[in-house]
Amino acid sequence: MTPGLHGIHVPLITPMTADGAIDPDALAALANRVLDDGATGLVALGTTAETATLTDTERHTVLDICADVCRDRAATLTVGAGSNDTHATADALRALTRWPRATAALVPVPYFNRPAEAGVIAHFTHLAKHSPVPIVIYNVPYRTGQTITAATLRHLAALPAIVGVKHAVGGIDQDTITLLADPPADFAVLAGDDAYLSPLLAIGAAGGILASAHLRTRDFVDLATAWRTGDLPTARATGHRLAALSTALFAEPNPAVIKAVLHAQGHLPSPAVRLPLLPASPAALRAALQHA
Ligand SMILES: O=C(O)C1=N[C@H](C(=O)O)C[C@H](O)C1
Repeated sequence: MTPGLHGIHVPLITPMTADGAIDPDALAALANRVLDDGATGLVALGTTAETATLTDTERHTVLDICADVCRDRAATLTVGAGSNDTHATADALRALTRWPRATAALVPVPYFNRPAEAGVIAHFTHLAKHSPVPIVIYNVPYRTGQTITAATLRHLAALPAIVGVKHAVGGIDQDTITLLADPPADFAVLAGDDAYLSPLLAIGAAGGILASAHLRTRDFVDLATAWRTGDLPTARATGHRLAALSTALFAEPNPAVIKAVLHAQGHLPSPAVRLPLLPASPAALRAALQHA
């Protein structure tokens, strides 16, 4: 297994000032705080970072900050990269050589153009051949419009450059059970649906990439430890508590509620998000604060 691809990884939000600029100091503080609280690593430029709305310069700033913090803290750095264009994704992966600290790239299943599963296999096979960093597949059908089977994941897991999957299929379905019943060697299954973290850990996931873990980071870490060590009473109780938190945080499009809670708790100077996202409603913030 690629070192560091276990435990809790936090896909960092991009802090923004009230007038819409990114806030590098707040990002560095947040990155250090979640690592202080036991996270194994950071994910830079995930969906949660509102990456789609960042300029190239802003993306580089975010990466520089996360790479510096991960270097100083000896933490795992996973970098979101990729699109629904295979050759453009290969270029984006090659560009990561500028950040040698990157442990892995998080690459989505190609979205919107909905290739056949053979096309998904061809896409990742091409990337595996050309990427300078190991690849974690981001399997999130509700965002991509593309489901892939356990057989396809198993096929891709056999490629040495494909080291894991961020598994976010909206539940524990038959393919998830089939995959984890006989997990591929040297391949990390990481939970990517916050509310399903606990059941996925229970059936063998190595950890998770979870925006919710900006809050109660220590409890998320304790949850992963409890499942790993077989402390079932702690695992069940903590799992249910954190699932309630995640459900409240995802009541409106991510990361609006997380930013609002971090702001309310004094960890962010502003809860600002960029269009097309809208700020969290007062009701969603109130509900989330009850669990945070
Ligand atoms: O950015 C991420 O990585 C995550 N994004 C997901 C989403 O916004 O749907 C949620 C998950 O917690 C991690």
